Amino acid sequence: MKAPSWRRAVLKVGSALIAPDETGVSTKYLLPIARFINECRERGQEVVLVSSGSVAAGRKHFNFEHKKVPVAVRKAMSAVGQNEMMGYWSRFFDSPCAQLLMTHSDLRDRARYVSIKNTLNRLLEHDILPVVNENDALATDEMKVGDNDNLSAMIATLVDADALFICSDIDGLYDSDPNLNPDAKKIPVVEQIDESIYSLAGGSVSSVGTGGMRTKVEAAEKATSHGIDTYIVNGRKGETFESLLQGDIPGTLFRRQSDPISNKKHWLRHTLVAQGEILVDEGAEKALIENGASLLSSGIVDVQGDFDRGDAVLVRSANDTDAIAKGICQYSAHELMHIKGQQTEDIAEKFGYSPITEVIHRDDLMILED
Ligand SMILES: Nc1ncnc2c1ncn2[C@@H]1O[C@H](COP(=O)(O)OP(=O)(O)O)[C@@H](O)[C@H]1O
Ligand SMILES: N[C@@H](CCC(=O)OP(=O)(O)O)C(=O)O
Repeated sequence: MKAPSWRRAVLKVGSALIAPDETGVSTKYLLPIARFINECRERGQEVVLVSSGSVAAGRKHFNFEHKKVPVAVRKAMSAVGQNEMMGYWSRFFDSPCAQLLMTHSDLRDRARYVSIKNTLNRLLEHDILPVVNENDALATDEMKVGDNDNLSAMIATLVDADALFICSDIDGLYDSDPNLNPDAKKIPVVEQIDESIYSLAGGSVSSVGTGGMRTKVEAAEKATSHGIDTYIVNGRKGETFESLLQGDIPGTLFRRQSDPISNKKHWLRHTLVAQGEILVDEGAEKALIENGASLLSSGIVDVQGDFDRGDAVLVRSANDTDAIAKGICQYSAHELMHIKGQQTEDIAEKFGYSPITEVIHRDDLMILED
């Protein structure tokens, strides 16, 4: 089976490839990766690099045991390691590299999201290799994506990539962790990501990795739902890249979904964090799911949480615990408590002004199927 062709890809490199033996950045696995990127670019394909490894690269400057490192020291490790890592990447390419450090709070703000998108597009247009990482030196836990698998999927959707390559220290997704079970079998292709796939994916057993296979499956789900073929491949093996260049599939391919969701809806579903919940009656639930309607105040039964205008909220049936939709709310929680259950005309009369008709406009609403 041949791999689908691609025009623009995001390639994510895990910490175990950057600093495999804890003595700082090593060229061992990075050189074949850089050669692969160069070859793709010569063929006219565009690549955005998401590089982990700042903490692993900076660790040697601090005298700390693994997993017991205080947060402030991890940040300091990442600040020095990021600089060293960029030095290596820059030396591997004849054309320039550009560093982009960001956090989840940058990606969930629509204006900053668009600004990052524009910067990345301009860099690609000018044949400059963007090298992205989370801004670990500054970010607090609330601001973070937390792992670069999910970050790479967010970047892949942001740049409208058609492929995402996650380069790790393992040959792909197995039916159990091969580091714990020697009889584990590799799964070459995943057509659909569901709970059965998640149940196979364990955490990381390495001292430098974050998230293990679970965050890779999460990333694959995000990317494939946006029409991006996602690969988990072994970046420790030179033959991986030869095989990719020949159009073969050396690891696991998660095939893209045929009906990708729009960029804005993807951002809404996967990037924005819901600040509260709106409970709706059966009529509103039916209108949202079956007719693709906007949410109006008349169908609202209750409001939970404390959110402002423009925040993301979950919409839930008053009779069920599962959310049915996520959307951007045009009213604050406080305002909704006053207008819930009322017809738009009655609100106008009561408050003496004409309110926004839709509480959540259908363009800002994403139905959550499962
Ligand atoms: N089902 C599975 N198939 C393959 N690897 C798995 C599985 N479950 C857990 N893993 C673990 O995930 C690890 C890769 O994730 P991680 O250590 O976070 O690497 P990276 O630094 O590349 O992100 C593997 O080395 C393996 O131990
Ligand atoms: N942003 C962190 C890496 C986070 C991460 O997801 O690491 P990894 O699991 O090795 O891809 C760093 O640069 O150290």
